[in-house]
Amino acid sequence: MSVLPWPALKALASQQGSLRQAFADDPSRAERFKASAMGMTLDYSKNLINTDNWQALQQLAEQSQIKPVLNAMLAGDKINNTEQRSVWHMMLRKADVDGLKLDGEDIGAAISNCRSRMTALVKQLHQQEYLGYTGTPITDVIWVGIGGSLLGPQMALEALTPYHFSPVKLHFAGNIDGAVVSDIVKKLDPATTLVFVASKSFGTEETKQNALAIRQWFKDSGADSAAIAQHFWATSSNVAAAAEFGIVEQNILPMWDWVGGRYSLWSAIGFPVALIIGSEHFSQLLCGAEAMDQHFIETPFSQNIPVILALLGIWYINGHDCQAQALLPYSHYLRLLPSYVQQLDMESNGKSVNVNGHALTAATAPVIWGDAGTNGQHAYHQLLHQSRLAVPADFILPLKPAHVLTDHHQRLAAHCFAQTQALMQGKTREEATAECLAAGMSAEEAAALAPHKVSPGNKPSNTLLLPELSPYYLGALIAMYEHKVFCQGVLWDLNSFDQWGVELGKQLSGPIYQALAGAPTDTLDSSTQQLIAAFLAQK
Ligand SMILES: O=P(O)(O)OC[C@H]1O[C@](O)(CO)[C@@H](O)[C@@H]1O
Repeated sequence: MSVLPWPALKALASQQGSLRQAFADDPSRAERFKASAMGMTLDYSKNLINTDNWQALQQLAEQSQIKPVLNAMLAGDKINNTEQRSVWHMMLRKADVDGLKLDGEDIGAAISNCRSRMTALVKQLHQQEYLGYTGTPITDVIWVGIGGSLLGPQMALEALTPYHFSPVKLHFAGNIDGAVVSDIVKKLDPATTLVFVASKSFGTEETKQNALAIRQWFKDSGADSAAIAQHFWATSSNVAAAAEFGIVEQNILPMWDWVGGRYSLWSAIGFPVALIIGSEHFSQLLCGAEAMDQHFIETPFSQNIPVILALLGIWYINGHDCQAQALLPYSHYLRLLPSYVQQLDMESNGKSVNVNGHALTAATAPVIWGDAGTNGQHAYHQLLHQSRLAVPADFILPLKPAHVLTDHHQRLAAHCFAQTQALMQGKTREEATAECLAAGMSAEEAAALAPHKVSPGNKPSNTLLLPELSPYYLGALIAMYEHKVFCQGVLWDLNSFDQWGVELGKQLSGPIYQALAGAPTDTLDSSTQQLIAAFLAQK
């Protein structure tokens, strides 16, 4: 049961003073509200907190179920209660999996075996020893998947661009928009293309449709079923469905029901990452995530980065009614991180009933959005600075650049820090007026312009500094957000590991698909009928 007294949290939030004043009054504020782990630093001093309310929030965490539920998760209890599943994605990044057992099954051996098979396949492809049906080496891999079966490798590969070295090229096919597959196959030759169908359920329409289209492309080029079997791989927990599709068993890498799609980057879903940056670097990604797991499991809550982030999120969502959360990586390579965390956070905690199915009275997951800095500064930061909305923001900066343009990096960092400073301190009417007068305006002109230049300040932000954007720190960063989401799910008393809400749209699309092929529409609402009629009219 949730221990959070929501009205008390709101009452506490309403007593908040000015952040600018808090910094002026306390020179040690930055030091007091700082946490570090593995060389990463979280400066959370520019948040709407003071000693008293932060202590109250800490107490909430201490009295919450975070520890017991974490222990239950680690013990393999079926904390995903609506699907009766354990939640063991953390085991996938353990360096030492020897003896790991779940429900009597040797999970350690299964994980090791999967890792060895991934490494062997990566090696074969790198050394151009994997030959296609005409005897020529594979040059391209198409990764077919969607949601958790695609976002992780796609984001990680963007993030780790400087580590790319594979001779094999990779192409992601996710969206059911036919443009995606059409554009990919246009550039490729089936004889040198390997296809990976990544679907935990092997029942996702988008993935099946794209895989079928690619299989047809093979057939059209003259490939027979033996040739197709040689070119198709899968990663799935539904081996029967993958086999029925025509994928031979030795080409199926396992997925387990104890890994949720959005937590699966650490499994064979990470294969594209291993392929493009190499198995060693993929291991480093796992290593960084495992180090963050240790930090999360062992560190007292007052210094525990995921717990701190979770509490701040709760503070804004439930105390201050802020439903949005910006994620602003000051790193071009991390530009897909907001989309990745969108699924992680919003699919996990976007719920309105608790673990027992009772209605929740408090708002839950934030609406996550964002993009790479500094691009956003020339787009939506105006709203962050001056609108009436308060949008807490996470600023993320890798300290060491992955390029030699050091002056660029210094300017990027300056903008990152300046944004957090501007959000925090704002600009007063007096400062704005003085600025106008200093620019040579008359008193009258200054009085007219000054109100437009005022920024209220008091807008909260976190700044997370990574030593560098390496596989290790990327792993740690992703695991950090996973654990933040976990803690918030526990604090809201909901199941972060199911996603029943996405089912309704899937169910309804079946009959509509039939209607778009001419089936009667009279049982549908008038808006949907009208949309279908418009579609049929252009056919
Ligand atoms: O790997 P699968 O089973 O194809 O599922 C893909 C995605 O679809 C969802 O079930 C719902 O959109 C996600 O949770 C999941 O990551």
